[in-house]
Amino acid sequence: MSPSSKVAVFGAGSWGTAFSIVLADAGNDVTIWGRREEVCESIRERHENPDYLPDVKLPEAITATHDPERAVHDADAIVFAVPSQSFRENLTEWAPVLPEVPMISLMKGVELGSLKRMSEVIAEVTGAGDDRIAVVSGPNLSREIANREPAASVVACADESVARRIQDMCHSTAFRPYTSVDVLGCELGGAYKNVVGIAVGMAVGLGFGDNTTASVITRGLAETARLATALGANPLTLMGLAGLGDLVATCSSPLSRNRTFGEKLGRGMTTDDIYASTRQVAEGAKSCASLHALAKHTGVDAPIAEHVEEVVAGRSTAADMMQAFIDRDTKAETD
Ligand SMILES: NC(=O)C1=CN([C@@H]2O[C@H](COP(=O)(O)OP(=O)(O)OC[C@H]3O[C@@H](n4cnc5c(N)ncnc54)[C@H](OP(=O)(O)O)[C@@H]3O)[C@@H](O)[C@H]2O)C=CC1
Ligand SMILES: O=C(CO)COP(=O)(O)O
Repeated sequence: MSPSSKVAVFGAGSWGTAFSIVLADAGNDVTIWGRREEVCESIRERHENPDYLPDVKLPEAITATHDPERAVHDADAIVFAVPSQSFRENLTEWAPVLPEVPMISLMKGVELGSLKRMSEVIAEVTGAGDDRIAVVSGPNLSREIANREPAASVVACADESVARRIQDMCHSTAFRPYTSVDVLGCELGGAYKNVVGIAVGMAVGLGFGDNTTASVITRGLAETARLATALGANPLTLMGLAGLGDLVATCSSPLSRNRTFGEKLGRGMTTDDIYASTRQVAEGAKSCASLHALAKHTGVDAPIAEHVEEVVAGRSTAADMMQAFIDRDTKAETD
């Protein structure tokens, strides 16, 4: 893809819109598909998306439509940025009009029930080969990206030449993408950091300081790497931008919806109250259960995913979770 491609972005939320800015800054024409016509009209007519990125002026090269067929007209690549748990249903609707071009997932979740990663859902629903399915994942909080603050990320595709073409497509003055062929490692890094972000948020909500959060972050990385490598990921991916990088951004930033979700749990709010307080997705609140199930299925110990699931489900409290982490049987750090 030359840096003047036409790209369809499905999802007019925070990340779909911010990544569209990256694509436009890199010289592409972007058409966003949004599920609400009023959001599309605002993007198209006023170049703004006040529900998700207030005070950000969108480039002229971005337009929007509610019609999936118009969104993909002449598209050289398709990007998906909607919540993971409803993605299969969305994609099933869109599939009949999608052209045979590379499809890029920006989503960071694992499907409940099937325990599939989003690239696997794309493969199942569209029948596309792995040379047409890519992911972009890294420390990319949407508000900072929309402000053009410098950041790096990873474009992963089993076919390295396709990853390189997508890399060219999204390399802007503020956004630096690296390539990888480790789709699984990037996706699990992205999904798991949300769960660890919730655990860290709970520690913050309980009033604990940096020793506690650093301990949870580090054990979170160990847990992520344990599962991902058992499933075939390159361990170095977890040390990179889509692993450690994204984990640090999410767990340190008050902008993170997952960390905020955990903070509210730590302060004693219930999951239902938290859902009622925001329209934005905190993927870890669902993926804690799917990642815990995936770990169990793989025979991997996953205490953070397990305890976060318990607290989110209301069967335990944030304080009980922190105590349970300390009380676990002692062991060697690298076990
Ligand atoms: N925000 C970020 O910083 C980053 C997010 N991501 C990942 O990107 C994905 C999308 O997140 P993000 O954009 O932040 O989410 P937001 O909550 O900001 O936006 C979600 C978007 O999806 C739409 N949507 C919600 N439910 C459905 C549905 N059932 N069917 C179709 N569309 C729906 C929303 O539409 P409506 O407005 O009508 O509700 C909205 O346009 C997630 O997997 C997230 O983990 C990855 C990197 C960074
Ligand atoms: O994935 C993200 C940053 O890379 C966004 O994190 P949150 O979904 O927790 O806001």
